[in-house]
Amino acid sequence: MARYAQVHGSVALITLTNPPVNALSAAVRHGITETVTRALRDPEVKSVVICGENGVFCGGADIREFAKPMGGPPLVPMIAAIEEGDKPVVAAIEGVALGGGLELALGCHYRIAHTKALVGLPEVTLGLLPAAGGTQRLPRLIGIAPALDLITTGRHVAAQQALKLGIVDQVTDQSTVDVAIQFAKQVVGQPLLPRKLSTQPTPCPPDVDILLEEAMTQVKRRARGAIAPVACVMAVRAAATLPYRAGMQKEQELMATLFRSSQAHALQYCFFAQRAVGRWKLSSGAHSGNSKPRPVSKAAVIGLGTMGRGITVALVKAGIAVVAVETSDKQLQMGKQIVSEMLKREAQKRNETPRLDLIRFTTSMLELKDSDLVIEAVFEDMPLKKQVFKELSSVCKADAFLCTNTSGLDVDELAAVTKTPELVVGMHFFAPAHVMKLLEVVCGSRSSPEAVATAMYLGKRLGKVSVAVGNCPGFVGNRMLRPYLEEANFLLEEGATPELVDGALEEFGFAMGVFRMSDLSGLDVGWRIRKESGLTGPDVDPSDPPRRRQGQRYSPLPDLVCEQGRLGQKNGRGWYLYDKPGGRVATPDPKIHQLLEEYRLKHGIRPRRVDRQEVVERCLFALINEGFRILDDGIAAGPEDIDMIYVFGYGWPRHRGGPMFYAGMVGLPKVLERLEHYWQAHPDVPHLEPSALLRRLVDSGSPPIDTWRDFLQRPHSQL
Ligand SMILES: CC(C)(COP(=O)(O)OP(=O)(O)OC[C@H]1O[C@@H](n2cnc3c(N)ncnc32)[C@H](O)[C@@H]1OP(=O)(O)O)[C@@H](O)C(=O)NCCC(=O)NCCSC(=O)C[C@@H](O)CCCCCCCCCCCCC(=O)O
Repeated sequence: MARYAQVHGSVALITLTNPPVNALSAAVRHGITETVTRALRDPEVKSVVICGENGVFCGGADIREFAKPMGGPPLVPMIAAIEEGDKPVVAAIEGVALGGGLELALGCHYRIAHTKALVGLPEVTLGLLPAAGGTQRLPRLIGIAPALDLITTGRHVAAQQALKLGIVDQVTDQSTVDVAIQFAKQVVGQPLLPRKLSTQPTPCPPDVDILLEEAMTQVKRRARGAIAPVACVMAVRAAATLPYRAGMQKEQELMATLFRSSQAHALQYCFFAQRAVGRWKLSSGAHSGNSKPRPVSKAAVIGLGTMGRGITVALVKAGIAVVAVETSDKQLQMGKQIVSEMLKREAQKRNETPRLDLIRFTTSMLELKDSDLVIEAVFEDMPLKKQVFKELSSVCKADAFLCTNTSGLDVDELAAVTKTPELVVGMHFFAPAHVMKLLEVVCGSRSSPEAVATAMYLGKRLGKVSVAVGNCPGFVGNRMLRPYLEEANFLLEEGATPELVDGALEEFGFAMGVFRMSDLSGLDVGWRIRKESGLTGPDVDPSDPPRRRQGQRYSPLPDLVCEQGRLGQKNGRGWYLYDKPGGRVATPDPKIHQLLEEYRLKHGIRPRRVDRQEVVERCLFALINEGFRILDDGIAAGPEDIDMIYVFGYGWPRHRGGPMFYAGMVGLPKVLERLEHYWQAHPDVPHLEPSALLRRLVDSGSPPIDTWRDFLQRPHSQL
């Protein structure tokens, strides 16, 4: 797992060999320990170069090992032995040096990086901290402030910036290993002590205490309950205030707490789940391994509303030419202006020139004739979408993929009006589409493997996490959102306030509670959908009692709020009052409290005290319960798919792993027991009835999440 060679007579070349990223598995650690000892002992060897096979230095500790009992040589003494040696050791960094990989390089006396290399300490994103000396050596090398930034954010740094920061000594666009070998020969005989970071003092500015306090306040605000960033600041504080040995002791203590925490498990689960969802599989047997995407060099977007504009920007940012279509000149000009501004802002952020030349704005559908893939993003209205799809089917080339950005309408119904239903697939983006990482790829019953593969691959090109889902109302994300929203409304009826519900959800870790989120999205969106489905407005069955619709409990509260002209953040009034129309500062509104009181009085509801635990359980367990139904219905392939949809599309706190992972952490018997309890109290709320899959899993002894797929009964899988 580490190859040894003697090159140029006196240089020992040690190559890590553990593809694809040369993670520091037990075998690699063993190999490094052995080869370094050999090099240090061999009198012919005057200096050492450490590099990684296949153009990758090292992706860090082997994350898969964290779930098992740890064996093999530990990293800390292994790195100390390199640093303490009396021969210069040079790290030749190609590809990445991340986490333990960078810590290994920091234990070397010199670092040479390729221009395209990336370095960083991303442990915090896995719920950990750099515990192989990274929190103690990096501040000694580059100072407290930049080290805090890198360690608490986990961000990757490009080679040139690493050079500026002082992380690497030289950047080259030649063969890094060759340059490192020459370098290693030149530095033989130079004093090594100043290059041994553990022996150096940490450069501290006079206001270091204030700096550390500010960093702590900032991470606590940003972290929303995540413990690793807080521990990272504490470890860097130790580098600033304690000698190296005591700092290392602190690093190890903090790591021990993090290592076994549920947050670390959740974040590491997310790391692998994010990669696993790319490996999609359909019930037909088609999967990512046997279905090739077709290249998309020219795309088209129909409709330049909020979604269409974001999608256009996302495509252009990925270097794809776009034909952007609107119905009228006025709409087109407005869309053009906004898209151009968005692209300029995006380009400015990256110091690039905006690629406006990639877009052709037009009102003529005839210009779509050579597009490889079209994304329809018109108003969420089935007759209108059908009309668009009919037209697309006649103007586009015969093999063009026809995609819809619907957030929940029937993809098969749209496919049915085209001549090529096998080329129709859903691409459900999330607003703002050029920013949000999630893409639900909706597989219709007739979508071909090639269409699914192309949409999934296009999502990847756009920098999205693409998740293949089945076709049902609301697909995965929005279908699960419905019980969540309904429970929040029921809690208001029963005695809660919007701020109490939101407070509980934000404390759980959501960036925004359900009512603030609804205000942000616009309350009229749901209102229109409810009107169209006969839940409110003139089509309501007059025999329905006021708080029942279609045989179930229904809360008309959101309709009443809209009827008062409160449409959310955009007009400055929704569930909250805002500083101005479009403003972001939300304050509780006494008028909403009054509305709630009058409503309860009118309907004879005696308000009761609702606590935060009930909010979390009712809203989240209802959502999770729907997740179990989705799994059994074959709308999502596995729990990881649901979890990634919620983490990347709905602000579920990543350190809680996603709703299905969270259910496993809480304990499935507990989730079942609470749902039973609430369902008994509210028998007219079907989404509280525990799902069959949840019961089966509990009956089977609550197996771990990675085996849930074995318990699915899917006679009618939609995937
Ligand atoms: C490296 C990447 C940037 C590459 O990206 P790319 O897009 O090219 O490829 P993929 O991301 O698709 O990856 C390909 C493939 O490789 C797998 N993989 C990647 N990295 C790792 C890894 N580090 N370990 C294992 N596997 C990895 C990936 O899963 C893919 O395979 P798959 O089958 O899933 O498709 C990118 O991959 C990336 O960003 N990787 C992660 C980089 C990272 O986060 N590194 C940090 C790792 S953590 C670390 O290094 C910790 C160290 O600080 C030191 C730790 C010391 C440990 C001591 C433990 C003591 C505990 C004491 C407490 C005991 C208490 C008690 O007693 O209980």
